[in-house]
Amino acid sequence: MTEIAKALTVAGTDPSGGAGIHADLKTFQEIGVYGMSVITSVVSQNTLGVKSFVDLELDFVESQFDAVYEDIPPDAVKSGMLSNPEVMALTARKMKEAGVANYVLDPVMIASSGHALISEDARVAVAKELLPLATVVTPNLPEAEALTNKTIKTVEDMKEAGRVLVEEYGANAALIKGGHYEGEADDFLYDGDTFEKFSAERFDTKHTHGSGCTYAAVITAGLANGKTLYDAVKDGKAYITAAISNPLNIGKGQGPTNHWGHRWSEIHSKEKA
Ligand SMILES: Nc1ncnc2c1ncn2[C@@H]1O[C@H](COP(=O)(O)OP(=O)(O)OP(=O)(O)O)[C@@H](O)[C@H]1O
Ligand SMILES: Cc1ncc(COP(=O)(O)O)c(N)n1
Repeated sequence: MTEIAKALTVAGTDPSGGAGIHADLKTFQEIGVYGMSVITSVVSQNTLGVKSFVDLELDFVESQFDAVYEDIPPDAVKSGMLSNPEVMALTARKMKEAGVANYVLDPVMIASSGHALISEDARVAVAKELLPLATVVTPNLPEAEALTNKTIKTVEDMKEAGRVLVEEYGANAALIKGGHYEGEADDFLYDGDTFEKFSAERFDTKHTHGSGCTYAAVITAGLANGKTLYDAVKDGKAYITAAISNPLNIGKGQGPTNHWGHRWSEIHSKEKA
């Protein structure tokens, strides 16, 4: 019988299907990993922005964790939108109880539309509770600035943020994403030892809603499949670049990335046949 790797996402929802839980499950499926979810917040949002969100009660979030773990323990876990310090502390406790070995921490703070998805005091909780548990933390530039309290203007600043997240806050590794930078779309992975650069051409598109979620989901799926962190990030970068460079052009605002992007030409050649 085929053994299939299993991955869990702990995050908020996106009814328009581009970010959060929806992006993660689509991505797990594309990579061939069995996807599961613990929903922390139900968010009313679309490609135009976030309207509002409701945080689920902590007991209920915990019950979802328990439902997953008593039945199908995942090989890797990703967390995205954890909107308050209490749900962060709960997630940290559940990770420790389960002895999670592969944990991708996407420190979601502000949606690309500009809406805050976590409270101010939650930033401190990310640093204190979650970073020491992370196999890798994947901040974009504003998140890296918020976590480290340092302004990031240069590549050297990006690297310094990676150093702080690993050496001062205790993450095993940090991937500082350059989507909000200028020039090429370059990301830097620091593992406490060396920096690796993952580079791609920057495409002129507004359709990047959920790109951070999708990228981190590929990394999670890779770790679930037993890949090294370097290889999981390399696959993630290739997948997100294909998802951004083959836009679906849907939605009235900042559209979703294309989760089939990595096999878009295959899909179209089948359509033509
Ligand atoms: N226009 C673009 N062209 C190519 N790659 C891009 C572009 N924008 C972002 N990326 C890449 O997409 C990935 C996600 O990066 P980004 O820094 O935008 O994360 P994020 O802000 O968390 O994403 P989001 O908030 O949109 O979900 C990174 O690998 C980044 O380099
Ligand atoms: C539930 C949830 N999680 C994460 C994001 C960030 O994605 P983006 O910055 O592309 O809006 C989001 N909008 N919604």
